[in-house]
Amino acid sequence: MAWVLSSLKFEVVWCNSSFSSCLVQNRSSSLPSTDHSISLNTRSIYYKIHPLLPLSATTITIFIMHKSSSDSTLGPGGLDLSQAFFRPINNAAPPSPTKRHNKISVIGAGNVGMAIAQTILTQDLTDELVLVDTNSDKLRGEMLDLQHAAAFLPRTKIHASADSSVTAGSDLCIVTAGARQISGESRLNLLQRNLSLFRAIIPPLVRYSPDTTLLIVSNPVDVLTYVAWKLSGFPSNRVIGSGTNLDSSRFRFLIADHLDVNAQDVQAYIVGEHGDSSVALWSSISIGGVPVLSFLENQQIVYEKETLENIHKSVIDSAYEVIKLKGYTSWAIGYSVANLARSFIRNQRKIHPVSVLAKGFYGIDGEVFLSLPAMIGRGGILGVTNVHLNEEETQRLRDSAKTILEVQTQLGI
Ligand SMILES: NC(=O)C1=CN([C@@H]2O[C@H](COP(=O)(O)OP(=O)(O)OC[C@H]3O[C@@H](n4cnc5c(N)ncnc54)[C@H](O)[C@@H]3O)[C@@H](O)[C@H]2O)C=CC1
Ligand SMILES: CC(=O)C(=O)O
Repeated sequence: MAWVLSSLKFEVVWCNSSFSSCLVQNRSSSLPSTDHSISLNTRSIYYKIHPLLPLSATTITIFIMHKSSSDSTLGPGGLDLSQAFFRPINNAAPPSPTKRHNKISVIGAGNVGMAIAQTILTQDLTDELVLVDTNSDKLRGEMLDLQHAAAFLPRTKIHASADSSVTAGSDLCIVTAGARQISGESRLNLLQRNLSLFRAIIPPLVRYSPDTTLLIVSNPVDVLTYVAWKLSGFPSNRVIGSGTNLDSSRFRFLIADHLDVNAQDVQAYIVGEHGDSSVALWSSISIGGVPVLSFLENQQIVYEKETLENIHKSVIDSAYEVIKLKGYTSWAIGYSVANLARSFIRNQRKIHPVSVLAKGFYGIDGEVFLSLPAMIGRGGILGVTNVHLNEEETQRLRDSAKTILEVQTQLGI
């Protein structure tokens, strides 16, 4: 498989105000058949310009090292088969500059990163999917394995590299890299190991994609979301932790199972820490629009508080149980994070319990990230829902904030 250095001349036709996305017109007579950044279907292409390129010039030259992931794309003597196979349409107009080209990067191609990547692919959420990991062999293996499913998936350009420059121009960077719990270990225990990784991971992501939104998954997710916020210097709406989106799905599953209804008809939130101090919001649970606790009380149906506590305890124990049985959790977090990515990329304005900067909400006054039901769209966190918490829930939420803050103060960030 040969590496080829090509120089391509492009004329800049249009750029957005931050120069993170530009429409450029190809001026070369032939294009290489594959590369890592350029779509080759037409002679006018979108190219996410590297922030360091000389953008003042109206003509730019891009040097690219390109190689084919399969040997068959280059014809004899470097003939561009894709150009030969299709006859170009006369006077074709370039694509509309208002059309968006989405790029999502997943940092960490372990169990969690790959579950997220494959769910994103099957749900057709992005034009480009980038994987980054320090384990180059595993990374290339994972990339090829996904690329080989191309005939069964929506078309997505998949790249992988140990070098984070491959993430340049990402709309969303999902960070899953890091140590995971062994059986019985708490998430907070992972902090020191994952903190040093974050110091290496976050600054290059920010440098290569200054307009990106960071979605943190690595544990302990609330503290590491705070760390990512501090290291990135981003506004807090562009730093999100996957938080209790997963716990809330586990909660909804258990309630739905208990009552034999569809989990999608159960509206129920777990808030606070993604971990042992999480808080179940029983007072606002509804099923098919019926508020559960007030319905039971109005009908004078007796329920035991212990039953509710046991369901919440099962939510907290879920990860420990799965880790004890299979060593790690992956599928549910994969769907959970892909669901968040969909709300972001497709500007769904959907409400998810995710880790946000909680200062000022429910009497929390420290700089702490924890989960609250929040609206997610293209601008990241668009707002926090004004859910009513009863006194006990409010107190538990403040206690959860205190638990996270105590860990955070040891960081010295
Ligand atoms: N927030 C949540 O709800 C959940 C969070 N997690 C967390 O996700 C993290 C990953 O878990 P798994 O995927 O099971 O672990 P894993 O061990 O399978 O994968 C971690 C990957 O990170 C890579 N990595 C290490 N340093 C890196 C660096 N500097 N740059 C890029 N990649 C690097 C490793 O090579 C490895 O492939 C853990 O912290 C785990 O606790 C897991 C499940 C749910
Ligand atoms: C590992 C983890 O955080 C979870 O599955 O909830």
